[in-house]
Amino acid sequence: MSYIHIYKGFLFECFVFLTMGLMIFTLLLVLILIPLFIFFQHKKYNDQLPPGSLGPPFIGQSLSLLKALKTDRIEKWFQERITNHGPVWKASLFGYPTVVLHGPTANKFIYTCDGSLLSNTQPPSVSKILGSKNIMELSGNDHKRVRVALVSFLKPEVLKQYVAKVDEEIRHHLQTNWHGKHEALQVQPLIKTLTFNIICSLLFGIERGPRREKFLPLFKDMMAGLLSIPITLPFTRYKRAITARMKLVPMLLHLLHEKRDGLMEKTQQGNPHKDLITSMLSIRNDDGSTMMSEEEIIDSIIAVMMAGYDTTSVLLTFLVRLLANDKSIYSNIVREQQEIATIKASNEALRWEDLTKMRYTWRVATEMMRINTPVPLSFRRAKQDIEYGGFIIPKGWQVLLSASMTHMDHSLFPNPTMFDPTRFEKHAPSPPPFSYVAFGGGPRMCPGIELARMETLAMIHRLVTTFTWELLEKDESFKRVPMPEFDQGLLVRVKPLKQTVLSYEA
Ligand code: HEM
Repeated sequence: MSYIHIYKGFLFECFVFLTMGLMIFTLLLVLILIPLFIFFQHKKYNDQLPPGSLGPPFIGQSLSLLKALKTDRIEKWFQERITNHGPVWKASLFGYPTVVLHGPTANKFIYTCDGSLLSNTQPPSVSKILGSKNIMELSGNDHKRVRVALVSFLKPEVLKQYVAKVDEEIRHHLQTNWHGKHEALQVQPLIKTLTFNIICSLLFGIERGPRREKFLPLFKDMMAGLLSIPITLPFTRYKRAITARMKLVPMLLHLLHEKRDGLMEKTQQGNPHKDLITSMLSIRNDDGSTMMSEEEIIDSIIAVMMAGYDTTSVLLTFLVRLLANDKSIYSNIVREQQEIATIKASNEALRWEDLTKMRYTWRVATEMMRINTPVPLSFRRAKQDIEYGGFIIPKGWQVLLSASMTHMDHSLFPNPTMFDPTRFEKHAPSPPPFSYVAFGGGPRMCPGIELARMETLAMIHRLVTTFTWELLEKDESFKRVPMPEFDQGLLVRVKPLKQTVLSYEA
């Protein structure tokens, strides 16, 4: 062994020693500083902080909340703390001291609060994947501007013209992936692919073919990264998500430039509502300049894909399970859908007017989202000290509401664990505003409701008029990670009712 090698070995050991020393020093500093910080905060706010404990430094109650999410016991987790502390309490979650609020009044406060009091800032790890200019990250006038552009495409008057297109995607999907399959089907991954395809076709104008195939694995990697521990080491899920974003952005930019060129060529006769990207490119300021920058468009369409992909597929997967388990709801839905099917030709596409007749089916979906809320938690950040309910929420703290906890409050929804779609009948007594918050509320309320409704109703229509199905595992369980994932993807066996219904004009 040469002196050079010994010298290198010595340098390496010094490096390891110094690095470890630095890590231990940082850990000690954190362990000392955090309790000191908490002590001074309590002193500063003269014990006006809400009751509850921040728990061990850094970790706080994050692990126990994650465990409750995983085992689908989130309402119990919140209920225990509400019983101990009341509707306003503090905890430490995901690295931040947090004030948790419960009830419709609190929901209204959080959802409608002025952006100068509460911001929607996401953790830096999330905005690195979604992009810093995505709609969920923006506030004030920037948020309003991007939201106007988004809603101008997602409003019913525009979506109406796309019902047949969504229906065609669904029929193609069922024909290719469900029809004539004798083996067990995994419903959840199939429906995820379907919702991805619908969003690609409708919002990005990317039709079936190799281009769409290239997008899917990149989006999947990004989605998985959003829900992972943000460590940027090779082979971590988070690193894969960042790499996927780096590959996806140039592809989306290319798509955006194609659409911009297409728009310039056909300025006069082009349809500005052809797809979301074209719609965003078409919105102009008074001086003729585009209202949104390229970066805002790219980041927003990535965020829209993420927001619309898992949520609708979770709802549809739970509906497939419900219809296999509850014969009475199943036959009511079949009756409603058959009435619509019988007055249409066998290969005729669904229209907006057909969807408006599916009232019972939508009440079932609404009740499903009350019991299995796709977005169970909403976080905000205090931009200044806020007084709420006799307590102080200090600047910089997180504020959390749980929609699923509100949905399980028996004072708002009597007998809350019972699945009862009649709660949403026209003449049923309605709970106070901000009690049903599956789609949020206020200026950040989900702009995708109409699209989610359209996808859900059209898919249920095609499913119950084409197949019957049975669950292969009656009690297949699921984990929330944080979106619900069935252990085996919800295994079913399907039988076609008749052959002709899925045919469509290609
Ligand atoms: C069953 C389906 C869906 C559910 C339950 C759902 C639920 C929600 C909720 C609760 C929020 C508000 C979160 C908060 O305030 O913290 C939200 C926001 C959002 N959703 Fe949905 N969503 C669904 C489908 C969709 C679809 C299909 C799209 C896309 C077209 C979409 C796009 C968005 C966007 C862009 C936001 C952010 C809005 C903003 O910050 O202004 N969602 N969604």
